[in-house]
Formats: sequence, structure tokens, C-alpha cells
Amino acid sequence: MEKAILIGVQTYTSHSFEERMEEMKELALACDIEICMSISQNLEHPHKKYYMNPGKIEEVKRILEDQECSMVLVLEAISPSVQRNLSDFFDCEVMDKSALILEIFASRAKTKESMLQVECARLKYLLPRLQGSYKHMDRQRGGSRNKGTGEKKIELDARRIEGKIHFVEKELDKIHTQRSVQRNQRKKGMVKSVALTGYTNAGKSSIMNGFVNEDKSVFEKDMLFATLTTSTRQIETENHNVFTLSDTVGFISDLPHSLVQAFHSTLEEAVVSDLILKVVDISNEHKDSKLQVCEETLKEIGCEKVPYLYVFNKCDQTNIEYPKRVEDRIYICAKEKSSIAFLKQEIEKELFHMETLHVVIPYEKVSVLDYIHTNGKVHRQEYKEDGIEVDFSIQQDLIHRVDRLLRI
Ligand SMILES: Nc1nc2c(ncn2[C@@H]2O[C@H](COP(=O)(O)OP(=O)(O)OP(=O)(O)O)[C@@H](O)[C@H]2O)c(=O)[nH]1
Ligand SMILES: [Mg+2]
Repeated sequence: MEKAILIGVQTYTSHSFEERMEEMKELALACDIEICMSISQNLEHPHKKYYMNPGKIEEVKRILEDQECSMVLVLEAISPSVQRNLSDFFDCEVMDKSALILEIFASRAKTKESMLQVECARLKYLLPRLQGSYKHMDRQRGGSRNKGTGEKKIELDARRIEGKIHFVEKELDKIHTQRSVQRNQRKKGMVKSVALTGYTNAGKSSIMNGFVNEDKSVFEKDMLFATLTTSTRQIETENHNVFTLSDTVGFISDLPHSLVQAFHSTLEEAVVSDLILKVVDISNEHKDSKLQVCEETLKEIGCEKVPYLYVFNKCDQTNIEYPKRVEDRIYICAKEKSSIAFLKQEIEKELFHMETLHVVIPYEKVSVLDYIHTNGKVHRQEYKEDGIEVDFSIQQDLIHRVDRLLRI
């Protein structure tokens, strides 16, 4: 495992500083990097050239040597020039949050689409950072007025990278067209769709797995960014209503812009869905800020108008009673069957507007009972003197048909 020092500047306006430092540790761990020490500095704003004040940077360098660390991690996204200044000064690799996230995505990407998305994001991250990577070549040439070898090489490389980005984007376009054709086919069949969204590690894939048999299960694990591609499964309710459920890539604060762009299409599933489940790990002490990131990201990708439910997951780790619903908030534990059944019912209510009714069907109209059995869910059925008493649930827009059949 590689050893690193984490540095972070706390400004007056920077919120949830400790929490973000903690998250960097988790991200580092996901990249197989161990953080030996965290060093922070209170500043009005980060130093223009070195992120921290030069005195502090000297201190970091000393510790770096003492602790035999080979890398410096920076709490937030830094500009290419600051990154270059720091790596020149420390004479070691310097990674910011964006670089760490890109690294994780690159090591986890398995499908063609996610590999292309990560490739695209990496190239876009690399492009403004080419400057300086050939500095040594220009130093050798001395002060020539013509372009140095390094400079020419940068231009060449930049053009090559731009060409690659163009190629990758075209490939991605093809995949997206295919995906939207599939989606439109599903829409034509009028199958309603539900998307699981939320901060990474909230339990989206676990909820998905609660709904499906093992052979249809998706990858779930206690690590950041376990899911990188959208998976969609068809779900049938007790009342024979069918909907699709999509598991999506998790959100994180300060997601590199190139990644947001690259993953937009994956998250499109949420934009076009009939219902969004905003999944929150309620046992996490930073749940509020994580929910805020979730809300902001959903807004950014254009989901403001899609109906939603909050799903507060991992209630088993808290004292909160579950499963239960309070207005638009559902409290569950993805690991328990009763919670999944409850969630399924609530999704059904939202999508199909199910209503529970009580009727007495006269014996001469027993065919109504067939209709109810086929289109709804019968909870109780009793044969009485004046007819059959039935308690059942059915879609709101089918109630008038039952009513008409009873009156014919
Ligand atoms: N105790 C408890 N653990 C849970 C619950 N739901 C999920 N987990 C655990 O939380 C971890 C993350 O779950 P995932 O389902 O992979 O989370 P995710 O939201 O899909 O995460 P990403 O794919 O990274 O966005 C796993 O170790 C799960 O076993 C729950 O209700 N209770
Ligand atoms: Mg997942």
C-alpha cells in the first residue's frame, strides 16, 4: 500500500471540513493508498501558487521525508498549475480529489460504456495538465526564441488527445443511441420506470437486490463507487403491476466536472423515469449534507420535475422504527424482506395509484369477482347471504370498470 500525506485548507466559507477530510481517507483507501498524516491550515483562501502558505508547505515536505511517504493528496480540486508547483516542490506525485475519483472509476470500470466514460473523463482531465510535463526538454535547450522541443511535443500530444476524446465521444454516442432505443421500446409498452439514486454507499444496489432473485442480482459492497453502470430489472407486484427498477451510479460531493459530463447519460435513466427513489443512509452522521449533494446533482441533471420518494435506508443501525412511511419519506432496512415488501407496496401506490376497497358482489354478478382477481389483489373474500364480501386493492383508474360491471 502506498503511503500519503493529506493536506487541506480550511477557509471561513468552507463547510463540513472534517467530513470532507474523512471522505478523502475513504477515497484513498479505495485506491489502495494509506494516509499517514493529515495536515490542515486555516486560511482566508488557498494560496495562489502552493495551495497552502509556503511555510506550511516546507513543513509538509519535512514530514513527507520523515514519514517516508511517496505521495501528497489534496482535499479539493486544484488547478493544473498549482498541482505542478506542488509536485515540483515535493518531488513526488500530487493527487487532488478529482484524480482520486478518476483512479477509482478507472480501476472499477468493467463494461464497455463505463470504460469509455472513464477514458473520456481522464483525457479531459489530462489535457490542461500537459503543460510542464516536458519541461525538462526545454531546460536542456536553453533560452531559444523558437518553440522548445517540449512545447512542440505538448502541441502534438494535445492534438492527439483531442482526437482521442472525439473518437471516444463518438463511440459513447452510439451506445447512448442504442440505450435510448431500448428505453423508448420500454416506454411504448407503457411499462412504468423507477430509478434508485443517491450518495455512494447509501444502499441502492442492496435495495435492488432485495427485489430480484439471486441470478438477477447486481454488485453491492461496502466501498465507494461499487456501481458504475446502470442496471435495469423488471419487477412485478402482488397485484400483477409491472415496473422497471434501475440502479444507478452513486453521487459524491465535488465530482470532477469531466466525470459529471461523462456519467450524465448513465443518469439519464433517472431523468426519464416515472419515479425517483432518493436513497439516504440514515445511519450516517453526515446524512444531511449527503442528501444535499443528492438533491443538487439530481437538479443538475434535470430531474426536478420527476416525482420522488425519500428512502431512508439502514434503519437497523438506528433506533428508528421501520418499515414505515411518513408523508414522502419511507424508512427501511434493505436487508430485510418485510422492508422490501413495504417499499414495493409504496412504489406501487405512487405509480399505479392503488386503492383498497370493500364491496359486496351479488351472486348473479360473480364475473365481477373474476375481474377483480385478474386486475387487483384480493385481501379477504367471504361468502355471505346477500353476496360475496370482498376486500381488495386495485388501480384507481380501474375502479370505474368494477363499478360498471356491478351495475350492468
Ligand atoms: N446494516 C445495513 N447495511 C446495509 C443496508 N443496506 C445496504 N447495506 C450495506 O451498505 C453497503 C453499501 O451498499 P450498496 O448497496 O453497495 O450501496 P450503493 O448505494 O449501491 O453504493 P454505490 O454503488 O457505491 O453507489 C454494503 O456493504 C451493504 O451490505 C441496510 O439496510 N442495513
Ligand atoms: Mg451500487
